Amino acid sequence: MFIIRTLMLEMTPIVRPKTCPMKPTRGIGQWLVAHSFLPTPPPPCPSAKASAAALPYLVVTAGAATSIPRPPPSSWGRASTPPPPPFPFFPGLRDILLLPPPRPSLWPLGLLPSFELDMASSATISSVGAQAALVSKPRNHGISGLKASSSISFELGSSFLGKTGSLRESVTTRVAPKAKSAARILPEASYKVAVLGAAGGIGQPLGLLIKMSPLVSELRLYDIANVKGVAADLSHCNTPSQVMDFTGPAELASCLKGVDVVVIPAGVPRKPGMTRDDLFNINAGIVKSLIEAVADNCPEAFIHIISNPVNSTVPIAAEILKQKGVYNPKKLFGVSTLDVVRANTFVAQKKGLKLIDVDVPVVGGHAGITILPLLSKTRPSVTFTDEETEQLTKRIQNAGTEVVEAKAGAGSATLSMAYAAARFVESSLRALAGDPDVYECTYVQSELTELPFFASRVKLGKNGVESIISSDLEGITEYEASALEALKPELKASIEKGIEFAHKQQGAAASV
Ligand SMILES: NC(=O)c1ccc[n+]([C@@H]2O[C@H](COP(=O)([O-])OP(=O)(O)OC[C@H]3O[C@@H](n4cnc5c(N)ncnc54)[C@H](O)[C@@H]3O)[C@@H](O)[C@H]2O)c1
Ligand SMILES: O=C(O)C[C@H](O)C(=O)O
Repeated sequence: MFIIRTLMLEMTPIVRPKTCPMKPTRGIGQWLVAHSFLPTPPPPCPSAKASAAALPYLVVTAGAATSIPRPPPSSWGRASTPPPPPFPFFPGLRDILLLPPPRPSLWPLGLLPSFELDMASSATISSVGAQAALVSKPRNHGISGLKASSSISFELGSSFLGKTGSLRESVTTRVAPKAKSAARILPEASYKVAVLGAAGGIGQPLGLLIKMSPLVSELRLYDIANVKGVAADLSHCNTPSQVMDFTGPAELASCLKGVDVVVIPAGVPRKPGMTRDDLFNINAGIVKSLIEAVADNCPEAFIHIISNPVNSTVPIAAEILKQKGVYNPKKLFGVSTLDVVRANTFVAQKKGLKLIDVDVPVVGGHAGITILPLLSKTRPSVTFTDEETEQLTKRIQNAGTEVVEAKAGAGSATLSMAYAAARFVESSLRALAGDPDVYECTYVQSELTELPFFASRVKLGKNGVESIISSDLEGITEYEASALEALKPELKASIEKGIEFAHKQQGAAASV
């Protein structure tokens, strides 16, 4: 195996005859890894000159139409073919172009860079090789967090999928040696991911989403109960990873040995009327015992902590790892991705923006007023009235409570949390795979403020946090600056509470 940093890929020649029902349109394109859904690449349209063997695995959707036709094996592209069922994750999209295989990190969770498909709107595509031009304009940040604008670009002149086209990838990609000459990227599923608390409300959908990643070779599911059924169920999905189940503390060490990423959603969720801090007494102990096992069995792994109160559970984990002599602050993360996901959604809704375009950094912590969306740093640049700022900030800060109340005693956010956690896992795996521009907001040990832990955008690399992005805190508005000052006492208290808990536990253990 070897790693290459830059690929120039020949576009696979695809020909779409007039009978193909799909017309390219002007709009946002999105990369989907079709092979997650399609065991074999779809065959060409009936009169296509491209051979089926040359057909790639990547589907690009363009335009805002009504459904993605799922290419059935024998009749894809025929006008007479009734529309097949839509892809599960992307109802609302129709036009499909086929391009060469993707970078492994591009998988269908919306964790994908976006780009403009800007093609001659009047072109009738009878042959993709001749009549249309497609220009991809990379955006500087997709839903996957900040992406360097140079990370994906391709520009084609007279042919958008003709032989003259090329796709330049500036991502590190694992390729099989034999694939090099064919310029075909074969995503390698080589990472082991463990989910602790895998039978829970977050754990189950998170397991499913991780099971869909083409980067994962082993998905290890651990819980104190009920995990066997979850694993049996997930194991039937025909995606690359092997699913393994582990029940109870006696099997925890085997679960953790050799894993690259450990995700921890174990613990109790809120009920209406509770704060996240009200979960401290139960969840602190759960996180402590799980982190002890992580320290003993996979101290090199990236550790993603979801269990609340994150503002305290991350400092607890740091102290336990220190006590075990294996603390690496670059690899311990409080998962605050859901705050970013929510901020992006609410801002897009409020300002009528396309969801995939919006990126709002959220800093501070993960509870109430410690969640500070920096709306002034929203990309694309957008202005807010004072009233909008106030309303959006409050909604983002209270979004967890909004879900807790709507669930009326049946728990807190699970599905959106699983989505957010899967995004963070995918970003971590991309970073581990050598993708040079992976950015996420996360709650980490930090020197950005006087607080020892602080959520902000960070650059992720093979060794974890490569750098903490300080520019988001520069030039913030007066409103944001005063909200930043206001959150510090609460965040400080939560951090100290976590540290004190870990020290007391250590003291208690020493005195036994
Ligand atoms: N960081 C965030 O943004 C965020 C978002 C949503 C929820 N959460 C938190 O995530 C946690 C889990 O939420 P949920 O809705 O999945 O709860 P849940 O009760 O549905 O699931 C929790 C799971 O953890 C398991 N568990 C309990 N003790 C364990 C232990 N010692 N080892 C392994 N597993 C254990 C339980 O058996 C259960 O399956 C809560 O603390 C919640 O507050 C955080
Ligand atoms: O609100 C909660 O208790 C769960 C989680 O922290 C969330 O933000 O949804």
